Amino acid sequence: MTDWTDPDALDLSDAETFDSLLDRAETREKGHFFEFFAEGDELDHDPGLSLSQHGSEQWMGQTLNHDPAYWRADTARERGFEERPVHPDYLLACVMGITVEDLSEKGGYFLGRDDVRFHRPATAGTPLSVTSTVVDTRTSSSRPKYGIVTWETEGRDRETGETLVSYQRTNMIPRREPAATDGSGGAVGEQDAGGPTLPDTLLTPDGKHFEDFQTALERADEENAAVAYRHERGRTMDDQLVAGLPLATLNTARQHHNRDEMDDSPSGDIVAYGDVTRSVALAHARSDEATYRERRFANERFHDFVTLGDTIYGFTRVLDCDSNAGPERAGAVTFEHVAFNQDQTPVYSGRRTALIQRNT
Ligand SMILES: CC(C)(COP(=O)(O)OP(=O)(O)OC[C@H]1O[C@@H](n2cnc3c(N)ncnc32)[C@H](O)[C@@H]1OP(=O)(O)O)[C@@H](O)C(=O)NCCC(=O)NCCSC(=O)C[C@H](O)C(=O)O
Repeated sequence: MTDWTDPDALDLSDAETFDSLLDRAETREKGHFFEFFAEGDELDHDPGLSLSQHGSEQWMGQTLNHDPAYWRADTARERGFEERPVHPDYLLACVMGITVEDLSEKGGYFLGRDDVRFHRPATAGTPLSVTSTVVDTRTSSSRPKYGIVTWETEGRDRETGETLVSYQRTNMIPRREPAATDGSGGAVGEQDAGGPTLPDTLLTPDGKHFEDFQTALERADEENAAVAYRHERGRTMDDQLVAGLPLATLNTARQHHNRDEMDDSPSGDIVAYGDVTRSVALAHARSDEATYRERRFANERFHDFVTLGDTIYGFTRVLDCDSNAGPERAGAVTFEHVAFNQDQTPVYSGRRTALIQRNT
């Protein structure tokens, strides 16, 4: 007879006894269901992440972001940074990674993000302090097991209190109790409304500089064409990208590292972190431009799942050039970037405004 008061007595060789033990044990939960969130709630996220050079380089190397200003101190200085900064995609992923335990660890999916603003460059060694406010919660009319929550998040330098990056993000979050719906599927979200049909003629800029984008847009205007092109590189999603990079930013979302739990989810498998998919597609685009600074992102949407073995490619449309924004040596270009997989299925899209270096 097992003496259950003896701390050494757990009999793991008997599967039935252990099964029954697990059946009776309560699970100490992590993360929150949809019902936890109420509009106006403020959350302070506690994980103790500091930005690191190693983390930034690992992120950049794996996602093919090779802009030398984030790798070399002399190029960083030439480009007007006081010190070599960490890469903005890494900064954004770290700020969001810290929020996951409180906001989205329970599962569900990252649907989109708006109004991403980079307030100032951040350097390695900066400890982060991150807070979020719930700005909206609603029931999903098409998926009764989920609700849809939007948070506003701000990432700051913990020592100086200065804001580094801010954004609004929206996730599908599992409900503790499924909602009662009429099962009609509900209205299709705004992001699904069909976009413009592009003209037959698509132009590619001749080079990587601001003037190249500006000239291409002027030509497109005269010829009833659009400036839109593909990027050649692709990147296949491996373990390092799918599970390694999110975990390195303390992103505990089960979607990226718990195959067992994800087996019974809409994706049926672990999926790539949205910020990794996005960063790979942006790296493809940046490799075809002379980026000076990242400014902001809007209307970011994750359209479909990216799983292990999928390959991410990039497509870019140039929307606008503003010669007067930014310093003398750069102009602002607004792009629409699309990440798509090997079957040409779009998985991410977003509008990005970046300063692009001039030719002279
Ligand atoms: C998740 C999907 C399978 C859902 O697809 P589908 O069922 O076809 O529905 P919709 O895409 O129309 O969306 C469902 C409801 O959500 C609303 N929605 C969608 N996007 C937004 C948005 N940006 N803002 C607000 N609301 C949005 C729609 O209006 C629908 O509402 P309702 O009609 O009332 O139900 C599919 O979208 C999909 O596969 N997306 C990809 C998801 C993904 O892979 N994301 C990245 C990986 S997960 C991740 O990164 C987690 C991260 O670590 C984290 O913690 O957040």
